[in-house]
Amino acid sequence: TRSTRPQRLLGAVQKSATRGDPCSVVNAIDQFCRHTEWAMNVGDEKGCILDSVVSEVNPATVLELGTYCGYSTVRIARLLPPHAKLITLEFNPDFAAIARQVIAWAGMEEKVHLVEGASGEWIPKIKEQFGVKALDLVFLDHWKDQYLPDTKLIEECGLLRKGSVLLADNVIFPGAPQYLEYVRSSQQYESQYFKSHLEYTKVEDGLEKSVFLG
Ligand SMILES: O=C(NCCCCCn1ccc2cnccc21)c1cc(-c2ccc(F)cc2)cc(O)c1O
Ligand SMILES: [Mg+2]
Repeated sequence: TRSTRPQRLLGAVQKSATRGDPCSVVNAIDQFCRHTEWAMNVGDEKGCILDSVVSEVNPATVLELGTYCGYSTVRIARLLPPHAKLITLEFNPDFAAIARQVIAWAGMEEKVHLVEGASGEWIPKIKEQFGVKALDLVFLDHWKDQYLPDTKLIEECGLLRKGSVLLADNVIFPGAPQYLEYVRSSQQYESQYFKSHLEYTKVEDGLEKSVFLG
């Protein structure tokens, strides 16, 4: 039977990237998605904005909602200090299986906990399961209509501290209008829009960075 897009993306990584070299994994995926087959990774242009936010926050604990094939997981993990922890949540077991292999190829397994399940079920478990006191950075890249309810759940679970940063992908395309309205109007957040483009295209998209004020 025909392979899936994530399987073909993994093949491109195994063919073109060097084991243990996360930058080569990121570059192999970008090359594949730009020249062979589009896929919904955050991509190189928005990825540079992601890199700058990760470097600025220098997080000890990161939560990523939406692993897909692990592109942004590797992108973030490669910038984390040795004992930092990235918890990434993926709903689709087929995507999770590919992401585990991409993360392993990049040599990032030590820094990454990939959890298979739904955000609504898992966010309340993070503190006890992972001994997490607070999340320094949350990267939202899952179902766009889940960004707002999950942000409220993260708040209710006491997972944010003064200075915690939420970074949301696709706030323009596919779009997360209710989420944008919330973080931009709330007194509890200082929000900033980073204009960019939908991965590997000329379509406008961007990332919204929101600092929790406590
Ligand atoms: O849909 C997107 N991502 C979400 C995929 C599903 C996430 C499911 N999921 C994962 C963890 C998790 C935990 N709990 C519940 C559900 C959960 C997405 C789409 C596009 C896109 C697509 C077509 C097009 F023509 C243009 C753009 C571009 C992006 O960058 C995207 O991110
Ligand atoms: Mg996205």
